[in-house]
Amino acid sequence: MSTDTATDAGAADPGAPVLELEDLVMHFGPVRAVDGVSLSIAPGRVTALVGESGSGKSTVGRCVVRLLSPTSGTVRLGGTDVTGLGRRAMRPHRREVSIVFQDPAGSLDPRMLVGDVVAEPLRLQGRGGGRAERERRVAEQLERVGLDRSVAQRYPHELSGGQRQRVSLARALVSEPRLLVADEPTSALDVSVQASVLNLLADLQRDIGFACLFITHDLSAVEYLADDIAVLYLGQVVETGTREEVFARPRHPYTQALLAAAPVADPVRQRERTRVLLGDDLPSAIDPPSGCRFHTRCPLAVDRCATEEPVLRTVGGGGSVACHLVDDDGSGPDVRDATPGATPDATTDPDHDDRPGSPA
Ligand SMILES: Nc1ncnc2c1ncn2[C@@H]1O[C@H](COP(=O)(O)OP(=O)(O)OP(=O)(O)O)[C@@H](O)[C@H]1O
Repeated sequence: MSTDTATDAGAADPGAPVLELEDLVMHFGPVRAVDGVSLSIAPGRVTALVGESGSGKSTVGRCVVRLLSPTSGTVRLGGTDVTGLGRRAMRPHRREVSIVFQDPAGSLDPRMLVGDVVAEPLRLQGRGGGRAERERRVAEQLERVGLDRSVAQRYPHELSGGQRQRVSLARALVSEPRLLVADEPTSALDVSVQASVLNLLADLQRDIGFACLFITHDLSAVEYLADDIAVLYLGQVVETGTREEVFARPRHPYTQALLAAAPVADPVRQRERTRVLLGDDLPSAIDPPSGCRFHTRCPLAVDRCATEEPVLRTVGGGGSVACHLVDDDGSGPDVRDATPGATPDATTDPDHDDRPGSPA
């Protein structure tokens, strides 16, 4: 790891959280995609942002890297508020945070040689020295992500999906960011290569030590990679905690429902399982339900849930939860006990295993 990573990029305090979101709001016209998200990631930690499709995960990620300008709220990188910064003022902070997208085919410029794709962040940041130095760094990056350095002379379309995603990772990490936003980095890939790319991401994270906002709906990947978990429902965080806490003792009925589906690797079957517990699809983000946004699908909802919005509060045993049914000591009901047929039968389910999160 380079020693100059945090010092000359404008990061005020290396001990400060790498990322802090405070009451982040992102509305697209009437669509309330993100509606008051607060979370923080300490240096070197991996926080998984989980939730169904449409819950706002990608929108949060895009606000963090400033591809989107939030409607309101604050984005702080390394203690510095970057929310209102324009293009130029943002430049010194650019190298602190990178993003890898779901679809490497769409995110790599097809007209550029791979070597130029990987070197581009250095060039844009006015770094990387002369041509020879840049080429050296590119070769080093390519090898780091398990590619031959000769790949620098090829075009993205000449590579497989897995190789392209490795190139995306090389590009994202070439500027040695303190934070990587990984937005469903494996879900567009062939199932056969998903595990190897995920392993690579985990190895790089461990070796280099960057913090990561890991956006995913794949709970087995969360278990493998994440230190902490934030659960998003209709644009709001409903539960946070360490991976161990959340998998062993999910507090929010929505988290419990997600975890009931966890041992299933196939996302289609995972959705089916979730549906046993939750019924319909996510309600519209244009007109979210009153009170607790989850009450329309919650098997445990009581009258109060329809009228009074629960606040996200710290509960006993660590973590935080936004649910009226959870006591301050963290105890509360579990939808998995209340809904017969919600959990898979270990004897008939070939995907069943004994990982934490599997409702054995
Ligand atoms: N540019 C946009 N214009 C209008 N609505 C948008 C835009 N981007 C996202 N949305 C809406 O915002 C909500 C959140 O979308 P987002 O993509 O952030 O969710 P997600 O949890 O990442 O889902 P997925 O896993 O499907 O990407 C959705 O209702 C989506 O339709």
